[in-house]
Amino acid sequence: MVKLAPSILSADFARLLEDVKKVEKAGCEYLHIDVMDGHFVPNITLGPGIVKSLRKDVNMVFDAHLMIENPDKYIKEFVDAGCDIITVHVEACTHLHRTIQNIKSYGIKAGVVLNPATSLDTIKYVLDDVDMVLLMSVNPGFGGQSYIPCVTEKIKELRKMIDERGLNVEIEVDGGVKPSNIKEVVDAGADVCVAGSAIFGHEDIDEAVKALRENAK
Ligand SMILES: O=C(CO)[C@@H](O)[C@H](O)COP(=O)(O)O
Ligand SMILES: [Co+2]
Repeated sequence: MVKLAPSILSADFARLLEDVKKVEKAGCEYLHIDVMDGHFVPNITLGPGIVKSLRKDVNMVFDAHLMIENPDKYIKEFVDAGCDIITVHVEACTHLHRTIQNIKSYGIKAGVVLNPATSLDTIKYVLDDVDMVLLMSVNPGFGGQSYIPCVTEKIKELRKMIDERGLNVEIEVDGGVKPSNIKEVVDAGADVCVAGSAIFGHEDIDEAVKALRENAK
């Protein structure tokens, strides 16, 4: 069964814990935490302080998606805040292998993220070292954008690369995932689907999660 990772970018920040408790109660496995610095992407969101506060009351897997320049500078802070998985953009890392080792040195899971236009060739030599590959299906920076259709083929290619090497690497897909396209994403090979507006954009979060789960089958 596909894992769901609600993106808190689309939650009500004034009622953040309340919203997060709703997705936890609805059975969502990961909490997707979009960290933006206003440099790597044209938007600013949240830092480790908020993650640390949520950690006290939430038992989901904390999946931090760092959309920041120079991520090495902040990895320890996000680890100390309680993240279970940290993913970094290949486009933001000059020494990608070193950054992956840095994350793993804290005993948590490490992942790499690829923008829609970034080739899978860029992760050929680090695939054996990561726990997750996050494929962006929108250009990063904002929630509520439309899924870019050519990413489906990219998911299939990545699934093939992982299976051919016999690796235990999760594929996460992020951006524009809705009940109308989640089956296409899962059938292509995704293990984890991020959903921001498709979950937090709804009055009834239980119903929104149910719709994603039912349409994924
Ligand atoms: O990382 C990002 C955007 O940069 C995502 O995690 C979005 O926040 C997902 O939101 P939806 O596209 O599902 O509304
Ligand atoms: Co994200």
